[in-house]
Amino acid sequence: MRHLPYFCRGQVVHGFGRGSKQLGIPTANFPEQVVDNLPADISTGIYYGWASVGSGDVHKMVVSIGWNPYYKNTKKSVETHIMHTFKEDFYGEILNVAIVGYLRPEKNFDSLESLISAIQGDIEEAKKQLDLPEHLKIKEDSFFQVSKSKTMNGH
Ligand SMILES: Cc1cc2nc3c(=O)[nH]c(=O)nc-3n(C[C@H](O)[C@H](O)[C@H](O)COP(=O)(O)O)c2cc1C
Ligand SMILES: Nc1ncnc2c1ncn2[C@@H]1O[C@H](COP(=O)(O)OP(=O)(O)O)[C@@H](O)[C@H]1O
Ligand SMILES: [Mg+2]
Repeated sequence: MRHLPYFCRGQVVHGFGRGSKQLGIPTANFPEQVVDNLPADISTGIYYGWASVGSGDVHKMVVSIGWNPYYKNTKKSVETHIMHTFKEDFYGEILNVAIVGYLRPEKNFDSLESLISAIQGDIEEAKKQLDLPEHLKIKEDSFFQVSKSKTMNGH
């Protein structure tokens, strides 16, 4: 994909509260401006990459871009699940994201269980992919070191 890696940051906003409550997989949602500023040819789907909160450590992540067909959302969302256990929620903080690779298109599922196991499969696949040297090097990108008050691709 022409636009990868794609770097962006934005303040974490509230979604529908389904990620952690229904799925056991919290997703930090980006505000509308970040969603609207994605390059038009980044297709919807599930991606993997790196993420940090504020000036914190960089962790592996998976990100879902689209309309969540299982829930039939009418607004496009960009939601990041970080493979790290945080002590508390971080609504309102700046989430820094490097989208590195594509996994699959968004799908509908006939049960919540199948959605959850698909997401767990994505997480395992992302962990493996991100250990490749070409992906590991993006973790060290200066994007994650610069002042975290700066915004990119959406203010
Ligand atoms: C790795 C990953 C893959 C996902 N794949 C799908 C999918 O294929 N279809 C779908 O409807 N939603 C998918 N989702 C989105 C979940 O439905 C969504 O995160 C959940 O509805 C939480 O929404 P909320 O943040 O508004 O609470 C995925 C989320 C993640 C993190
Ligand atoms: N590992 C994590 N990855 C993403 N968000 C997390 C994580 N741990 C805690 N959170 C918190 O959980 C929130 C997302 O939970 P979620 O159920 O998806 O609610 P919402 O619908 O408001 O996005 C994030 O905004 C963040 O504050
Ligand atoms: Mg969420």
